[in-house]
Amino acid sequence: MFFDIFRLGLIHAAALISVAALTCRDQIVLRALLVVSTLLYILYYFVVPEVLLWDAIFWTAVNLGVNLFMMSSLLLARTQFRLSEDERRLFAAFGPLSPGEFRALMKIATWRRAETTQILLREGAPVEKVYYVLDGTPKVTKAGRSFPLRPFAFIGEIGFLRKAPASATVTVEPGACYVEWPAKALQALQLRRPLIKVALDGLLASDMAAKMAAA
Ligand SMILES: Nc1ncnc2c1ncn2[C@@H]1O[C@@H]2COP(=O)(O)O[C@H]2[C@H]1O
Repeated sequence: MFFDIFRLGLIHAAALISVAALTCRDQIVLRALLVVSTLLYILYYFVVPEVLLWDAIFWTAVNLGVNLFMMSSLLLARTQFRLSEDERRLFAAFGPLSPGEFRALMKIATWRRAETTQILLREGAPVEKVYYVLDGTPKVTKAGRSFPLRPFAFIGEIGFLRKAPASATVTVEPGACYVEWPAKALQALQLRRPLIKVALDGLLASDMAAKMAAA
């Protein structure tokens, strides 16, 4: 009797768990629930039908394998997150980005420490790179007027967002630490990873708001 109820309940439990999984936002929880549901389906295929449904068992097992693989790479991405001191400061400044998104941004970034005065952008020239200055005081020169900027600021974000030439010339002094991204690679990454675009748009917007507030 109990075994019969258990057998008949299996498919409903499996289906309910997979429906519950679809309501989860967290990928790990969602996938973990799908693993449980898939295991229940496999158990169902073994204990309920009179004839073993090998095709169904095979594809459910494939489903389980792919899900387990994706889950372990997600877990790896969340746990194996070793950062240098400078990367840690940048990650803290890029609050809304997940570790995986931050790593994707770092893959196309180059870290620089200025040894001489560096011109990052020239007024009126195309914005081919976007910068984020961590240490040092960038100097902005616009229509003959110069003013310093606080560190922890993007440089070139206006031209990048508007696809327009640089609105000012920006230099950094020796010792400045900054990160640079080729604008084209950044655009391509945003196309591939829409969530990175959303997070980056938010970062650029709050950076511009901070600059306006300080002006
Ligand atoms: N008034 C301003 N205040 C702060 N930063 C500025 C100002 N004008 C220009 N910049 C920065 O200088 C950069 C020049 O290139 P962009 O116009 O792409 O982006 C600009 C900003 O990053």
